[in-house]
Amino acid sequence: SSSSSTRWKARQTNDAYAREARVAGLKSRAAFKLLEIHSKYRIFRRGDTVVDLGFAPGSWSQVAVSKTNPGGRVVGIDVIPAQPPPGANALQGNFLSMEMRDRLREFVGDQDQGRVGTRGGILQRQVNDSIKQDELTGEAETQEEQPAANEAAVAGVPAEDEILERHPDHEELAEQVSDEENGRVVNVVLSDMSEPWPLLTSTRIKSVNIPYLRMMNTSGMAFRDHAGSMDLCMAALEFCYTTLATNGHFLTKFYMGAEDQIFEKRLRRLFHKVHRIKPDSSRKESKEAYFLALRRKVDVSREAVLGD
Ligand SMILES: C[S@@+](CC[C@H](N)C(=O)[O-])C[C@H]1O[C@@H](n2cnc3c(N)ncnc32)[C@H](O)[C@@H]1O
Repeated sequence: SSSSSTRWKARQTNDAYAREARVAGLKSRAAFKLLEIHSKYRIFRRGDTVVDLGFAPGSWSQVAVSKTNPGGRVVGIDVIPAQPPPGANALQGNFLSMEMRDRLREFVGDQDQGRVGTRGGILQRQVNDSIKQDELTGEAETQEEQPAANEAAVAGVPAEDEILERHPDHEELAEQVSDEENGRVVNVVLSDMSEPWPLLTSTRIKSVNIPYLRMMNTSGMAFRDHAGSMDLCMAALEFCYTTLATNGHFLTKFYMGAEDQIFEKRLRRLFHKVHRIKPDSSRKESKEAYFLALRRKVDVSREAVLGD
């Protein structure tokens, strides 16, 4: 049928993205979604602090490192154990737990923690007492030995040479002070989190798993994906409310469904501009899309953004 041939073509396009990702030295084709979005909206600047929620296997972090260095820092979190790419740091845990979010807030709250390739090329990294060394799987140590690795974090991804150094004016300096005093130290929050599919790891009972997996790919599971994704989005928005600096940005994946407009309204209260994005590199047939929320406002109450 024509729809199956459309699907076939879409898959071919996606395969081309996968090939291109391998050629560019990126960990997965997911990177192209982010590169596409960045080339249009310029979400990263040098020196930015970026938090990458659900970072594994790490291609978004790779892009973030390449776009924010020198002087930037990238901190990822994932529920599965995964090594962050060079120049990035990682915590392992479930972001839905408030305790984990607090740990992450604490980590980014210390401006020197996890930062590599500062302007003088000096590494500054201190591990806070409350976060044990073994929970940080960051590659900062390797960076210290090989400072040149910063520039080459993502082979094939052009450096951000065209972006000029910024000189903040008085108003911006005042904003910066107020942001830092209030723990708003993150410039960009990324979330590519999606609900893990629980039975994927068990291959024991094939007769149960195969129909189950088939069902996962039908619209019958769309509600489950959507509801789970709204929970993840809300947790990410709560994190944005407490940690994003004035004019910071938030990019989040979501699965389309009944509640996404309510979530979009919350975003509109906290950010000046909100876009709904379906990147070319995302599978056409999926219900997956992204919200890009630009320029965080500060004079908004927590209740207005996160309340019922
Ligand atoms: C689509 S992948 C992310 C791909 C990544 N952006 C990249 O470019 O490599 C989604 C990730 O979100 C993680 N994840 C899902 N729910 C999570 C949660 N509650 N807390 C932390 N990580 C979560 C999954 O373990 C998975 O690794």
